[in-house]
Amino acid sequence: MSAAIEVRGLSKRFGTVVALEDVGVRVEFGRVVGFLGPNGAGKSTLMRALLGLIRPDAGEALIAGRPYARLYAPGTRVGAVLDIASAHPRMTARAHLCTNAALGGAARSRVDDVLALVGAEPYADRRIGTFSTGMRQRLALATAMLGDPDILVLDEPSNGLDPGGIAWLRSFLRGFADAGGAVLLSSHVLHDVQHTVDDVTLIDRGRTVWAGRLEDLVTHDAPLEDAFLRLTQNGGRP
Ligand SMILES: Nc1ncnc2c1ncn2[C@@H]1O[C@H](COP(=O)(O)OP(=O)(O)OP(=O)(O)O)[C@@H](O)[C@H]1O
Repeated sequence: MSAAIEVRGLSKRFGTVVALEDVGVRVEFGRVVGFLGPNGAGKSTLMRALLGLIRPDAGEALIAGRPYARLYAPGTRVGAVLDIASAHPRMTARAHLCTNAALGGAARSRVDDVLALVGAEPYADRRIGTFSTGMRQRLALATAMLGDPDILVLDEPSNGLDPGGIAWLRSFLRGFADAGGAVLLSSHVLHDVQHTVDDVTLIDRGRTVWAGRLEDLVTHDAPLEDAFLRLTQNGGRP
């Protein structure tokens, strides 16, 4: 069986900026992979290439063995949270979800399911323009889950979530993977990542600096943050 996500040899330049140079990442079903790196390391660029939003200069990015553009009913295979600002501010959360359900071919009944799933029912009928960052994150995740996908690609999904929201997201992702799903997750909240992921791919300035199982990177007396600071240039500091 194909891996849920398989990225090999991905390279991408923007003008003179090398965003990615020969980067790979693999996510098996049943696993949560932390895709980590300092600001500007190339994480969002790889995720965007994986979802067919930008064209890489070299390499391939496959979801369940196919490029995103060749997936049949992609919303039922992969859900993504990339840009939480993309929803229309004058729409209510419910209207946004109904529109996305119709566009993606999901049943209307999924709207109530995903609102309940992310705990967004109390503000389902409010305009998105009035939402806090955490409310937007929950709505973005609800949108990603509309098609009931078995693969999730999440760019900093805990950004703006309160402690209860972060704990909820952690257990949601664990349950999702334990039920056979696959998650590629970027985050800067390393103590949370350490309790969420099975595997880590760490990149710095567009290049892979470490990839493998979390337990091979982190020990009891050396948390993930220590490994991150040791392996990345200046530990991400300017
Ligand atoms: N559309 C673009 N045009 C020009 N440069 C870009 C573009 N998108 C990304 N870059 C550059 O590519 C590099 C990688 O950016 P990217 O957003 O992938 O990093 P990131 O790891 O997601 O960072 P962060 O943790 O800050 O979100 C950066 O130098 C960024 O400025």
